Amino acid sequence: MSATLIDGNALSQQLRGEVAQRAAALTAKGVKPGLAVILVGADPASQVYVRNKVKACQDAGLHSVLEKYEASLSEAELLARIDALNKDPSIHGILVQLPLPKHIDDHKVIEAIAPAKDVDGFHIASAGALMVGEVGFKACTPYGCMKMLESIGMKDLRGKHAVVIGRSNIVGKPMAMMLLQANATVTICHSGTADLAAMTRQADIIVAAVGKRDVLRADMVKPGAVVIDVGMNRNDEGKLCGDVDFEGVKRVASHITPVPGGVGPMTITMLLVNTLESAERVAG
Ligand SMILES: Nc1nc2c(c(=O)[nH]1)N[C@@H](CN(C=O)c1ccc(C(=O)N[C@@H](CCC(=O)O)C(=O)O)cc1)CN2
Repeated sequence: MSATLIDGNALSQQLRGEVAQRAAALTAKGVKPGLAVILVGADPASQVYVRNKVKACQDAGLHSVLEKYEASLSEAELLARIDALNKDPSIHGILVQLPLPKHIDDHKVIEAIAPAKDVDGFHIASAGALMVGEVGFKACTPYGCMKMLESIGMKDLRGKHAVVIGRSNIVGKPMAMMLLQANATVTICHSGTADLAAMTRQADIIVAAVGKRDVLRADMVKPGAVVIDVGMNRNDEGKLCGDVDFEGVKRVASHITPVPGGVGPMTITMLLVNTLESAERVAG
């Protein structure tokens, strides 16, 4: 038996269509949702991601501005740009592409974004809102994972055990919080976990978000579990792959997300959703 694929491209297409309809309705009322994307430096992967974000905005009828700066941009100059965008009424979302050059403190930069425009959901205010279940922006990658679970009928996760592998501030921790809010019983595993396989074998849902190939293999998965792969790595042939041994795990899991074509496109889709919702909040 082989697991059913959760297709991030197909789900994105559907959700982006819904965003486009809502954006058109809002634009007709005089508020065109606007996203500012800031790229500092010339990291090739980041260049692709920001291009894709701007294109996705255009396709969905959102206004977007791409600001590209040399890697030598100072932290003070970047903070000044964010301050100006915070005050710009045509911009409802501000995104600073990560990673930033080493001389810039990304924590300081994220905290400079007005929480009302923090469509990446990385600000402490957004993380805090998620923690206590208040209105705020959800980090796009885990938000996309939740939508993928929803797409296979897993919205209320009462009685389910979810294991998240990875504890980053932008994926692992918010992922665990979103699963908890959907009523799952949640375990977070990380480099200090004594027996990862013992944990994952108990899971109904496994989210792998470490950034290391083959972190999850078939013998670590309970038959019928749902596996979400957030990883983005290159194999020995230079081919894109996730954190999961896809060929092995797909024989055991009931559902699995591919890389590419899984969580990646959903990250961009949820950015559009957050930007639209930011504009809708402004319009009232
Ligand atoms: N400010 C942010 N920076 C970063 C984020 C983020 O959410 N906000 N996440 C990642 C990169 N990222 C978005 O920015 C991202 C990564 C991958 C994809 C994607 O669609 N991947 C494709 C494959 C693309 C390829 O061929 O290289 C896929 O999985 O199908 C989208 C967004 C770090 N920085």
